[in-house]
Amino acid sequence: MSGIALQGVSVRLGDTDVLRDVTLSLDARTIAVVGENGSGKSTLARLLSGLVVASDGTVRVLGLDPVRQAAELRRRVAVIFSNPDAQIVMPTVAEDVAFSLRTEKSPRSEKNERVIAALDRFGLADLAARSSHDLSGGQKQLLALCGAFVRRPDLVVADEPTAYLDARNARRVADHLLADTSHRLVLVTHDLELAQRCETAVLVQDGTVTEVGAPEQVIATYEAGIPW
Ligand SMILES: Nc1ncnc2c1ncn2[C@@H]1O[C@H](COP(=O)(O)OP(=O)(O)OP(=O)(O)O)[C@@H](O)[C@H]1O
Repeated sequence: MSGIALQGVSVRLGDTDVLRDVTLSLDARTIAVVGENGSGKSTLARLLSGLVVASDGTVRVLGLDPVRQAAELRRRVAVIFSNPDAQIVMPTVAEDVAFSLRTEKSPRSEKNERVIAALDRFGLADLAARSSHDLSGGQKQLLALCGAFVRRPDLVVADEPTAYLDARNARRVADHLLADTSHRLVLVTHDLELAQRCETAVLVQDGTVTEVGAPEQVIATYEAGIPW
């Protein structure tokens, strides 16, 4: 399965080139994206998820063209954002996870089994009947992960998924994302310790990718450029 290939990609939003001339070929299973505020990391994550479209260049994610094969991309790529409230759509925890399977054609009994297994895996089984909006922030983010993983994605794009979480929940979310070898991961993060746990890192500076490589090397370059 091929990973991510960008050739001369720019993304123009309004009258700004938010990403400029990005060329990347990534085949690692876990990829951290680091860089300063406003450098373009979230835009890169949204590009890979098909949520923004390149104004120039060629994009392939898992070998797919995000524009011409948008439905297939949506089926195979799950997206997780930092704000768990924005990701909850259904009134109860179990219904919210089941909602992620609404477009799948498998039998209802199989879907129910998958929902139960996913709730169990993320420690949410006891909360299945609870109002999803009454969960704590950490529980909500685990619910968002549960909804993403129940679909068995080939790629998870996570944009600062631990930003609002306390240390324990941040660790739980990170462990789930990194430990599951059934999918690839693109992880946008300001947590450089977490970035170190990925196989490869990408440095985004001022709208373009300036370095790709081993996380310790990329982070060293990033930190050397910060005027502390
Ligand atoms: N819809 C938009 N229209 C115009 N400019 C935008 C739009 N969305 C983002 N930008 C600009 O693009 C730049 C990159 O934004 P982006 O959110 O990708 O950065 P980031 O690296 O994820 O930042 P942070 O670390 O603060 O989340 C910023 O200057 C932002 O203001």
